Amino acid sequence: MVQQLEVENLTFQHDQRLNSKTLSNVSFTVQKGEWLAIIGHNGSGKSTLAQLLVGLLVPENGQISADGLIMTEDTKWEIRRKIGLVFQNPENQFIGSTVQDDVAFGLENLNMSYNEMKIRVDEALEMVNMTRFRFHEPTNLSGGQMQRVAIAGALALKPSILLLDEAFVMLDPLSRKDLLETLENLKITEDLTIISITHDVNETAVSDRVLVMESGEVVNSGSPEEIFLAEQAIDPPFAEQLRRDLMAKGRSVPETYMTEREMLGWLCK
Ligand SMILES: Nc1ncnc2c1ncn2[C@@H]1O[C@H](COP(=O)(O)OP(=O)(O)OP(=O)(O)O)[C@@H](O)[C@H]1O
Repeated sequence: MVQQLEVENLTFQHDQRLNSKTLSNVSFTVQKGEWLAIIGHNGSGKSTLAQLLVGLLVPENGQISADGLIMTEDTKWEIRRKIGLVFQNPENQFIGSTVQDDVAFGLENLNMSYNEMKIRVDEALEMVNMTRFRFHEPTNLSGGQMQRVAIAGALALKPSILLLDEAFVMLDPLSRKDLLETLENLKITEDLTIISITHDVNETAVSDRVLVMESGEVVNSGSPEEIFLAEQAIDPPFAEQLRRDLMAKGRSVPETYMTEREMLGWLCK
């Protein structure tokens, strides 16, 4: 397996007057093509971690490397190009007057030919199913469509990693579900590595591995199944909750954790 991101003993403090660190000795790795979900209560340090990963903040201690490149003042721009960051408010990220201008924006500083740029924009719009909106004004789109365009803008830069910081929080449940399916497909077809910072159980459930943060530390990590079983404070996804409810009612249900697909298959049988 190829190690795409390596975070070692990351320590950071926003406010030097405070005794406790915002992040203490955070370490983890992400493999190529893996989907890592980072969860934790408000204020546990998830967004601070995201800002460190793209070099917007500088750690007090510790090291970040992406594709084997260690983050320093000199390499941070190169690393930032490897990590496509999408935030929660897509409308704050729009610059272009049409969807395609917006997706092309990040490419304009890369000294790329018009043809290459056009190919990248076409591919990125196709990946998020937004080709038919290419001449629309981004601000007239729905929340889900805006977030798709923001993701296309990040994908056009061909990042090694897509980093989503609460990127679905403003979306309605249907748009969330649609976009999650799109990302699940892209992970497979493009071997895309995804890191998603989230409070959403469904987003957590589709990941390969979950990191749980508390007061600036990583306190647990494991498969979604392990984490939903171990962390009682976290509500499990719908299918697993249904399995537990049926079991509590004395129904004969499978004894192991079930994903939505597994539950559907079992119910159909
Ligand atoms: N710019 C800042 N200056 C000072 N303190 C900050 C700053 N940004 C965040 N903090 C503090 O650092 C801690 C971690 O915040 P952070 O936003 O990283 O947590 P989070 O897990 O992303 O929370 P949420 O889920 O609410 O987004 C919090 O106590 C927060 O108040």
